[in-house]
Amino acid sequence: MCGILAVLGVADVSLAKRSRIIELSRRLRHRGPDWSGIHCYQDCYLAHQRLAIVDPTSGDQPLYNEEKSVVVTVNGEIYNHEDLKAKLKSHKFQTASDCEVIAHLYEEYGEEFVDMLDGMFAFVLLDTRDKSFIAARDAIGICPLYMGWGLDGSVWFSSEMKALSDDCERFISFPPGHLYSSKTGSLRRWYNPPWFSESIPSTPYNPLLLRQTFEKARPIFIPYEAQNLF
Ligand SMILES: NC(=O)CC[C@H](N)C(=O)O
Repeated sequence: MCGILAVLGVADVSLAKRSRIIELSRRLRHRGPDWSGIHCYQDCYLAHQRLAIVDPTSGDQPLYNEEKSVVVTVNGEIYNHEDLKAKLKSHKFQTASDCEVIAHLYEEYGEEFVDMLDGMFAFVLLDTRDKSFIAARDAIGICPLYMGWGLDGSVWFSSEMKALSDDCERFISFPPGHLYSSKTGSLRRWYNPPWFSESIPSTPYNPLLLRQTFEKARPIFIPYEAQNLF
C-alpha cells in the first residue's frame, strides 16, 4: 500500500496549517506503518506513510533528484525501475528505491516520462524550480488516488478520501491512466495504447490463446518483491 497526501498552494502557511496536514496524513497511517515523512516547500506539502517494499532501509519518502529541487511522494511499485535507471547514466541515485527513478526521469524527459513506467502507481511530483506539479495514476487504477480543491485555491491529492474530504470544497476520484499538470490546470489521459478505442474487436475469441497470453505476461509484469502484495 503506502499512503500519500499532497497539498499544493495553501494560502495559510502557518505552523498550525502544517500541523493540520500532518494530522491529515496520519489518517493514512494504516496504509504504511514503516515510516512517516513530509516535505514542505513554501506553500506546498508532500507527505508519505510508507509500507517498505523495495530498499526498506534507505528508500523512505519523499524522494528527490540530486539537487532536491524535484520532490516525489509515491504509492506503488515501478517494476521496470532497473531498466529505466540504465537509461539515466548521468544521474546519481541516493537510494535503491524503485520510486526514486520518477524524480530523475522527470528531469530528463519532462512529464512525458509517465508512459515509460511499467507498474502500479499513484504519485505527486513537485518541481520547486518553477513551483509546478504533476500527479498521475497507473493505467488501470490499481493504486488509489483522490483529488480535491480547497476554498483557498489549494490543490489536494490523497490515497484515501478521508484525508481531504474535510478540508476540500470539492473532490473527485482521480481517473486511472491520467495525469494532472498544474501548468495546464487540467487532467489528460497519458495511457493511450493503440487498442484503446471504442471499436469492437474483430479478432475471433480464442480462450486458449487468451490463457497462454496471460501466462506469458505474468512473470514479465510482476517481479518477486511485488508478488507478496497480491
Ligand atoms: N507500499 C508502497 O507503495 C511501496 C513504495 C515503494 N515502492 C517502496 O518500496 O517503498
